[in-house]
Amino acid sequence: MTAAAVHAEGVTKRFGPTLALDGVRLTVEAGESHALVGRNGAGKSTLVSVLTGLHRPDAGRVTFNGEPAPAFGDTAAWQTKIACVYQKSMVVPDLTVAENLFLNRYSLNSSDGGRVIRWRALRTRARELLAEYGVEVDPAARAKDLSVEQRQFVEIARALSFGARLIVLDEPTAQLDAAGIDRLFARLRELQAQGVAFLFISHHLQEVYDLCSTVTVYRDARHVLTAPVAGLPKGDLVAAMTGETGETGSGAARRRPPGALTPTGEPVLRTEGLALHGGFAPVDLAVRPGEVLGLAGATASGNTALGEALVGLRKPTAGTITVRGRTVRPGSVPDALAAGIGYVPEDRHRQGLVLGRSVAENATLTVADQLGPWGTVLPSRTRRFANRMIAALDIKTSGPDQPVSGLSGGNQQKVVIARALARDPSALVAIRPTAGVDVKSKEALLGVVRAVADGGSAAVIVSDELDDLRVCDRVLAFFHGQIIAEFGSGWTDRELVAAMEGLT
Ligand SMILES: Nc1ncnc2c1ncn2[C@@H]1O[C@H](COP(=O)(O)OP(=O)(O)OP(=O)(O)O)[C@@H](O)[C@H]1O
Repeated sequence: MTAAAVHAEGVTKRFGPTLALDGVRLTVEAGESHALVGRNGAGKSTLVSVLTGLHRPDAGRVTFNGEPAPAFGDTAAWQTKIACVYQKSMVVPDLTVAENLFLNRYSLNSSDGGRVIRWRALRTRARELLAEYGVEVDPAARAKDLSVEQRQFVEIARALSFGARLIVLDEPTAQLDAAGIDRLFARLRELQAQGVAFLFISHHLQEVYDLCSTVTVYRDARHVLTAPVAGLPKGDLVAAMTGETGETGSGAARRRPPGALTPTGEPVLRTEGLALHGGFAPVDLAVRPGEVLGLAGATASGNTALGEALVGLRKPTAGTITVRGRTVRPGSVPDALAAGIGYVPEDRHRQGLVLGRSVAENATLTVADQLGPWGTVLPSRTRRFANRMIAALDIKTSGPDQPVSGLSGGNQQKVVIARALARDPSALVAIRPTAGVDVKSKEALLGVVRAVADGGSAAVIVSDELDDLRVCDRVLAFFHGQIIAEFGSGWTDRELVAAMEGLT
């Protein structure tokens, strides 16, 4: 028997008062595709940090191929064991693919011991390396010009070139469309056949079933289950994650029966002839009080561009937007906010949060004017508001004063949503709001969007996730900048997916 690619046992890690890992274990066999799942804050990322040598555990033992893990701080040695392809790409955007591949390794390619970089040789080596792992990318291209998919392949090739035979994939499909996911999985299976092992972290349980042979579940910092994926009912997997038994998927987020409630009344949010050159063709939208409208579409279909135009992030080339009859200045985020549009961005890292600030401060960033007289902010009021949001959205935190940087990814996303809700928006626009959020929280967040609409506001969800779209009363499907289909409630997954792929 060959030794496990990685074996960890008794791993404990504390951050101040938070016990992030409590004596957990994990074994990934050589050439295995192993999923690690759990709710937001369960400890997955912390374990990855321990396995990749970024965090020193307080207790526990890690071995790679039966040998003890390298000494803490010996980065070069860790790189030969394991690599993590993060959601946020680690490649340097302004460098070429070749430079990124050999970052900090230039001396390998120089003729005189490391002082002169031989660019041509570097590019040739890069081309060979990419070809070896079947990655079709031009080594001379700038990293920033690559697609998400290409960047991930470059990172995987880089990791393998260090000798690592274990790769951690942290939500690798988050920004890929269906075809991209298929290509990624196909490559991963090929690499697996060559003996490369994968630790796959995802909140998309279907992907776990599609790709992995074994799954490990952590809950509240503890190991609760390791089992073969085949034959494990999805309900049991979710039960292990949540610690609850019984049916999931019920509750506020579920689709309403057809005709249960037809929103009536004057539209809250309206667009007339709204268009963005190169983004989307003219659209007339009318979202009524109580209505959740879905804008479905694959990457670059125009649905995200429209969502961003609604919130002022993009300046439309034609048309108007009104909220309760008030015209919104095109391309102005402050004016959209003032008009009553609440915005939940797709990418919390770029647009969402001030990481060094507390949960309370982040949750109230847009309502500072309501927290005290004359522009002052009263800490007690800020904390009260934050506490309400922490309870309502089930944010896992040690308290309102905890810096957001210490929250797990999914819990950070909840803070972003709290902030959008803080102003009691007339119209809420959420772009892929549940990316990185666990199954249970997903339901809660979508329930919150539903509740905002039920309170008399309008809501728009921009997404390609069927779970997000199921909450909607009406869904418009985009393809190449055009609306190609409209669905009331009662659509089937197959119909909507076909529409998003341009098949009508
Ligand atoms: N640097 C840190 N400082 C303080 N607390 C932290 C830090 N990193 C993680 N934690 C805490 O440790 C716990 C586990 O977090 P971790 O990021 O490992 O969860 P996760 O399972 O990866 O969640 P998600 O699915 O949301 O990414 C959380 O309660 C989190 O708030």
